[in-house]
Amino acid sequence: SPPEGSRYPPGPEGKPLIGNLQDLDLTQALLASSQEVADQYGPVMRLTLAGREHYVVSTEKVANDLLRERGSIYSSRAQAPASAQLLPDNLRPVLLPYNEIVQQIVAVNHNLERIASPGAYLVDTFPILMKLPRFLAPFKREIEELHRREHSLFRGLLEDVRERMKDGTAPKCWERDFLENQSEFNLTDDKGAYVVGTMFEAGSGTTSAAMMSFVLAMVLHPLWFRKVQEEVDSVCGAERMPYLDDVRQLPIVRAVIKETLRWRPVTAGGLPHMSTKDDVYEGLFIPANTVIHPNQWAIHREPELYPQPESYLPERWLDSSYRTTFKSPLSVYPNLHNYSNFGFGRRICPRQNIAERNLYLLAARIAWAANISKAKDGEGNEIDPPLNDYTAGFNAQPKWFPFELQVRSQERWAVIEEELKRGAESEPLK
Ligand code: HEM
Repeated sequence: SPPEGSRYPPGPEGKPLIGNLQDLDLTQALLASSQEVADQYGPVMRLTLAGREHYVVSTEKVANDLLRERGSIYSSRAQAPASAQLLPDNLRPVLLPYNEIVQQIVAVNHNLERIASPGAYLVDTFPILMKLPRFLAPFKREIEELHRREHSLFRGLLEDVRERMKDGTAPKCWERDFLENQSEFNLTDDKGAYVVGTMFEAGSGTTSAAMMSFVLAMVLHPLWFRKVQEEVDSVCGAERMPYLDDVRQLPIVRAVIKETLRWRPVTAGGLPHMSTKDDVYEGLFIPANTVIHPNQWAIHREPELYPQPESYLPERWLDSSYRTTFKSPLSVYPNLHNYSNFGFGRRICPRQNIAERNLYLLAARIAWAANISKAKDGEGNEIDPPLNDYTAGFNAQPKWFPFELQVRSQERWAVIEEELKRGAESEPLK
């Protein structure tokens, strides 16, 4: 119980045994309810789920104060049996507690990935179910089969590069880097295969979710898409595609991406950290082993930081009248550094630079190559895509919606084909 002078944060009353299981929309990862949660309970809300403390943090300040400033005790991960133990057989780095192994892994490449949706398996809420024998626990058989598949995928990739290293055809890549320095990293083949293999899980789902939200934003805000096109055209012309070197000169592209991530954060319910020691923060008691959910949906809607939070306003990053968000010079800002979108403290996304560059380049190239607009129905009426019909799970992305995508000219099409050919022939990391 709380030490003298401290108290538990407020939260909804739970039920015996299951606690607040019914209050937390597990599959939606708080997406739908997060703002109401913040309004009703303030910056820290307490839930208990089957005996475990879960605190939902809804302001950037509290998230940074705890997860970054007190990172020494808020950098672990809850060990959900289904997703952390059964599926990866304790090999998946993103789910490991903060300890030596994680530090070794961070040394290899800082890669990792997203985990399965919270609550997808009852055993994650009631770990006691792990004690059931296999024949009574269909979830064990199901997840073990998934583990076999992902293990053989990741090991297959590693072995493929190992073989190609023998005849000197392995390209420069993370697998090769791992194999060349394996003894230094002190990781087994399996661990190395997971470190590298999970990298593309972490990078692909998140990036594609962000890009789908970008397309949605551009369909809904055609004026901004036109501004992006004008900016890209003024820098690159019609003869060549945008490259990374152009990004400095593309503040509108950067602002549109940053606002997309603010408006529709990819990890809307946040990737939870777990505390490892009792703590008191501003009079609130936070026992060891509390799971802290940074509620990014709410964090990105704090009206003091983001006036008119529901509106899609890239100008808040470009116009000096937006005092809480604008920064100059525009050759550097806006950018995605120190942005809560990528998490907090020691577990912050270690590859945010890759993510950032990918997103700018993808947005600039889509705008350079194509026109995006609302789709039309059989009678020629424009179809409005839903504003907020998003998938469940950690990576929030819009569900399928119709839109038009048309190449801007034959000249640009020819450049795309040329780039495609060059890309297929060249080494990706050169
Ligand atoms: C739009 C793109 C991306 C977003 C929004 C994103 C977001 C995040 C977030 C919120 C976390 C959790 C941070 C925390 O616990 O505080 C995270 C962790 C991680 N991300 Fe990213 N990420 C993106 C792209 C990538 C890419 C491209 C890679 C790799 C190539 C990557 C690799 C990782 C890894 C390895 C972790 C786990 C770090 C750890 O647990 O210590 N991410 N990311």
